[in-house]
Amino acid sequence: MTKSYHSLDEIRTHVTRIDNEILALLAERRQLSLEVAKSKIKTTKPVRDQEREQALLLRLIDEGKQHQLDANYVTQIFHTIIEDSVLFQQAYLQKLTNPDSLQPVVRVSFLGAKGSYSNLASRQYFSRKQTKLVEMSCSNFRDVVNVVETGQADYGVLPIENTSSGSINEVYDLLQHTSLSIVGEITQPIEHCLLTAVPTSLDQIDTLYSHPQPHQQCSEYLRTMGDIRQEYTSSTADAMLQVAELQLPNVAAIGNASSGELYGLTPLKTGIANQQENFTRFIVVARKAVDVTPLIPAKTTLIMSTGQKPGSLVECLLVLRNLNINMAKLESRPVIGNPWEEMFYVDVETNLKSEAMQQALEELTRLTRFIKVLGCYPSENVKPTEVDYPEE
Ligand SMILES: C=C(O[C@@H]1C=C(C(=O)O)C=C[C@H]1O)C(=O)O
Repeated sequence: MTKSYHSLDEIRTHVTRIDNEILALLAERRQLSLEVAKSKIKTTKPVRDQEREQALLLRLIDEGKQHQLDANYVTQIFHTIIEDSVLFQQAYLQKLTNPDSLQPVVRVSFLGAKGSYSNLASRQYFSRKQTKLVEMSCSNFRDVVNVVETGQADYGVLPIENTSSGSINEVYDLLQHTSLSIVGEITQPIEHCLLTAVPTSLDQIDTLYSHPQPHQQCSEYLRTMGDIRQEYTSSTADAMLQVAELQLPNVAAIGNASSGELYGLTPLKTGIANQQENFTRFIVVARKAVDVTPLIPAKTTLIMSTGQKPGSLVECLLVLRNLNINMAKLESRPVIGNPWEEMFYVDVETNLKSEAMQQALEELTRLTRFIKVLGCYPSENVKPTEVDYPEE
């Protein structure tokens, strides 16, 4: 039933009250999911229960209909709520499993200044970990790793692959030689825009500041802009900073709209990436490896070199298949100094401590010339549970 109101202010007061109630209820629901996590420890049930999610979503879609809320709207909202609940439980369980891994204040290193994609990913990753961040900007990936190795930072956040431009080779090469372990991952949507410092129009832009990665991810749109001078920068944040300093109508930067705001830039054109769905996966590295509780999905990353015997990689992959270990990614990189030799990076969706993985490692050690576990970490990709709801 709708009430009648007298003024816009009065209506907004009620909207504010409702919004506050929604937030309070979300916080209460989140707290309950902690209780759920505690009960799952006792019963050793996995955190994720997609059957329960299916039932819950179907019931809510039905309930939503009684209030004239359409099924898509209800599903979208609850996918977000469930994702938060799963990640919140995971973070809680990981804290119990690794009691001294997260201090109240952590120092995190990443590429680029304030507002870089790596900076946004760091904030997102630590947002559920209830810890305060001290941010350390670095001007290259080597330094991001170095400052963690030397103890100046506790964690480093590095992009490892992007859905349009593929693997980030420099980061893979750094992983070959570091003593650090991968302790986490986070996938971030990347929304590239053309950003400018002063009001202007597309036909006036003749110079573009950008890091090479986003440039590559927007190649199709940039081709339509014709002859443009490209200035490469060491990070996206640096591109935005330079354009902000220039204050010229003919220069633009490629960057994220919300980061652009930090530099006083506004989007001239949004959604310029080759792929509509543009995501970057970041890894989080630290000096000490972590354990992953068996109640949550884990990933393990290995590097190995197999020598040049024909079929030796296939033999290694068969070990994984025979043990029912799902491979999420396989990447190869040349070994510096040994021409034609390859180092393979393998991500598997299995906990390092599991029996299958321990057996796989035993067999792989026999088959390879070199093998190293780069880390085992929680998989933070909560794929939404799909529901088939009856059409009207
Ligand atoms: C809260 C739970 O854990 C997870 C989160 C759910 C939720 O937020 O509703 C539902 C099922 C689980 O995937 C639960 O099992 O009830």
